Amino acid sequence: MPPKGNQFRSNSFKDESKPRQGSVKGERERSIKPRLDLPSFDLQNGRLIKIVGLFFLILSIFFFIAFTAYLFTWQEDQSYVSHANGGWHNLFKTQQELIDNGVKDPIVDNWMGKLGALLSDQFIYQWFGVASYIFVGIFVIIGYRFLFKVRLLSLSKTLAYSLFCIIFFSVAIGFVHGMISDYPHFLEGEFGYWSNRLLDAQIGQAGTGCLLVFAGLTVLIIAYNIDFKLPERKTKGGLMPSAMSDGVIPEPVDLEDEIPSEPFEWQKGNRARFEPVVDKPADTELLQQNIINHKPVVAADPVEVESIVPHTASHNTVLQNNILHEPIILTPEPLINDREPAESEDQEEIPLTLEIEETRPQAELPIEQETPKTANELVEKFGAFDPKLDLSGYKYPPIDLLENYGSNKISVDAGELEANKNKIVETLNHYNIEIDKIKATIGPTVTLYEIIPAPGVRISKIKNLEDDIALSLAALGIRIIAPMPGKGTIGIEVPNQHPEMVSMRSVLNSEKFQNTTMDLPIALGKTISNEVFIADLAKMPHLLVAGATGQGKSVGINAILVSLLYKRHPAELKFVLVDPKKVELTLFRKIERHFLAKLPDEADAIITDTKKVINTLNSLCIEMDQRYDLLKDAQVRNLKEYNAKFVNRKLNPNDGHRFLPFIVLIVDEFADLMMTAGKEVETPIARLAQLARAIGIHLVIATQRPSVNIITGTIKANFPARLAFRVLSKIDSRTILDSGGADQLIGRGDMLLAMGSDLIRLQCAFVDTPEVELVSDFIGNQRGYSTAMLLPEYVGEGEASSSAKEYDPDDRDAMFEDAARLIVLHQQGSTSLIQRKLKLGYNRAGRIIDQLEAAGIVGPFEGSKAREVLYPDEYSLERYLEELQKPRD
Ligand SMILES: Nc1ncnc2c1ncn2[C@@H]1O[C@H](COP(=O)(O)OP(=O)(O)OP(=O)(O)O)[C@@H](O)[C@H]1O
Repeated sequence: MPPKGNQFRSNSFKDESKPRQGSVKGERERSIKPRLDLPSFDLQNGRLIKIVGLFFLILSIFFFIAFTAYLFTWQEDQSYVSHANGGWHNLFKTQQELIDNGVKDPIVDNWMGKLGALLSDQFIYQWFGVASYIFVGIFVIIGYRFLFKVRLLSLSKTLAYSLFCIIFFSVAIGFVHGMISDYPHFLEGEFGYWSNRLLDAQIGQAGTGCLLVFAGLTVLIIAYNIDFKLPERKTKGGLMPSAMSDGVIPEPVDLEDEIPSEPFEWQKGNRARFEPVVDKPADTELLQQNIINHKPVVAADPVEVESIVPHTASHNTVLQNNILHEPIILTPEPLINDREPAESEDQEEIPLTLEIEETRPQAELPIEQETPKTANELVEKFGAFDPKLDLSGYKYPPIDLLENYGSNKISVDAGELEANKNKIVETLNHYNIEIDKIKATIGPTVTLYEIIPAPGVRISKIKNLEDDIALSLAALGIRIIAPMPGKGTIGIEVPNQHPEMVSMRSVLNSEKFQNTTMDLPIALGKTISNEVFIADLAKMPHLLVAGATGQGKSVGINAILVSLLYKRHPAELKFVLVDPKKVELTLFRKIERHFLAKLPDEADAIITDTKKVINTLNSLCIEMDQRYDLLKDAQVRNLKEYNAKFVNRKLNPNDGHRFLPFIVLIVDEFADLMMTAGKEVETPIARLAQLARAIGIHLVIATQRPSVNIITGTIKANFPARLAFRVLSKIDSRTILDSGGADQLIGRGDMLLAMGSDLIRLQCAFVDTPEVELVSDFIGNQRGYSTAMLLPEYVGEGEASSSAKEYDPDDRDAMFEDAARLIVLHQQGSTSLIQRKLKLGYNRAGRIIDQLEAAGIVGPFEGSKAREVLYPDEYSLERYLEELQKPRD
């Protein structure tokens, strides 16, 4: 984490991280008077760096011209630059002096004069030959970086590779040139020439050639990990590059710097005036000037911070580290595609068995030993199971698909800040409320003023002044938090006159998001102190989103979806999208074959029809029950443990075990569903919300109308995490958050997140529709699965009764009797039981259970519960089966 700090604060107020120095009072008084400074040579504030940058750029131009001129004029300049005639000593000698010293024809034709001629001779002839041009490139990169603060290439890598290239090319050119000439030449320089001479004497010419090839290829391997696969040997499906196990995006990206804004304070000074708490005279002066000039003060400018605040040395190191985020290189690992285990085993075993049976039957023992039995042996033999192998070439969307809105800096007018502070203090004074200290933290949309009231002031008194303060500040959306939980202060949130947009790009590109280890990280936006806020949906474990129309709800849902798409592989995550409004989530249709789940036989993966929503929700309940069965079977408690066991090949896919991806159900307009389907929707949602957390099904439910008949007690009780955008009334705010506040938000993505007892104000990250479209296009255009993930089939009540056909002995499945015995033995009428124990597909097991129902062995379908078994023991069942077999009259 970069140390907190921002320019506004460091320019103006106290830096808490440092001890106060000297007499603050004296400095403060001095700072009150605006000073007319004469221009001074101030090399701080990044000026020196800019000058150094400019110097390097000019130097690169100088070198380039001098080097190029040298290629044409080296012969003419020879007598001037030659060592024998003085070399560098000639730089400050006049032509006459040189002639007097016996130098013949001491003219200089180089376009960059004497210095150009001497430098070129030094670099090109005496040192590295034409490879010296690489120095020009190095100077450009350094200069560009310092001057424009744009990183063309990583500095340390550039230097390392450049030095290698200079030496390598000088020696390599010398090697080639040495074959036709026996004198040093400016092509390779004296370094290249003499190195070859030396190597030639030690390892011979062929040895030098081998050494050069080795050095060149070694660097190529280090830099690009080039592969030396023979073209005709194709890798099998199983031998794919291993995907990242922790879900880290394997794209090298430049991380954005996240600079949280820090509070700055005013303290009660002389004559009861509130003065900024400062510790440096320069800070105070700057503040005063800013205030007088009403200059906008930039709160989070990484560049300015660099040069002003001494402690930012470490800060910049952190940023630099971020920037130098190394690309992660995927190396091929011999992982076997789990879809083809039989094939790979066959390939190894069949020829061996044949050989043994015919010639050495007694050799069976070693063969048996070779057959992997335990999970460890399987893992040793095939490697851990990798669910991502099916789409091993899948590329995570790059960050460039997203736009950068705004400047990512917070600019608040110092005048606005001071005026707001004064108005707050005045209003409180007006009601005889004394305060000791006031502190401001600037966020993207609001500034939080924290006040410490004088001892004895009743908090409720301040709380009641909400409207009065709003009136005095003439602003909407003032929120008073009294007291601030865990802080011992009272917070007053005042909207900024110029709110800053938080772009999704800046949030996803932050170090926090890139390095997160959360299972389902959702980047919601930035907090009031300008810190990136990321929550783990897997821990929430469900999220209720509410907000009046047009306040940023859809953008919020898109932000959730996009953050998950940037962090998870299609094998690890599936979405079930419910969009009764029919237009909000259509953009995600393109990722159907990668990230969506749907009912079998359903044409569209995005569900817009209420009836289908009910079926899907019940189907998710069935999936939940099946997952619980699998977990029980595997003797684990949650999805993570289950998947870990499966990946380590401790669970047999033939017993119905499979890798379980997270499923996130997103309902964009819940009110609409509740209006049309009521209990039919509420019951499965409540069931899922109660039980689904352990098996990786998470719900995000959004509504425009946060009224009590939509967000019922049952729903509310099961959604501990709630996100409120601006709502229209306090009652709505209470319904969603159990407290007021959402009615005082300012809209446009301003939101409150309630998690347990915490209430956090956030500015939602903004992601526009074209960006979402680009992201889904990028994913959709890649190779996907053959279809969306299929959820278990669900037959609705009406459909079930209509399908309660007559029992037809001729149409009976071959496994009918086995299934009947199994069900009676377990006294559990469940399709998944038949599926697992008899190793049947879901559809066939479903058909059998329908036949068992028709034959009167199990009862009718009961939603997500198992059917009733109508025969109490095997004896009665056998008798009944015999009856059934008797030919009918
Ligand atoms: N995080 C944000 N930052 C800046 N502006 C935003 C943000 N979120 C929303 N807005 C602005 O508010 C407008 C409405 O947002 P959005 O469509 O998400 O509202 P909504 O609550 O979903 O409305 P509806 O319920 O009618 O669909 C957007 O077009 C955008 O201009």
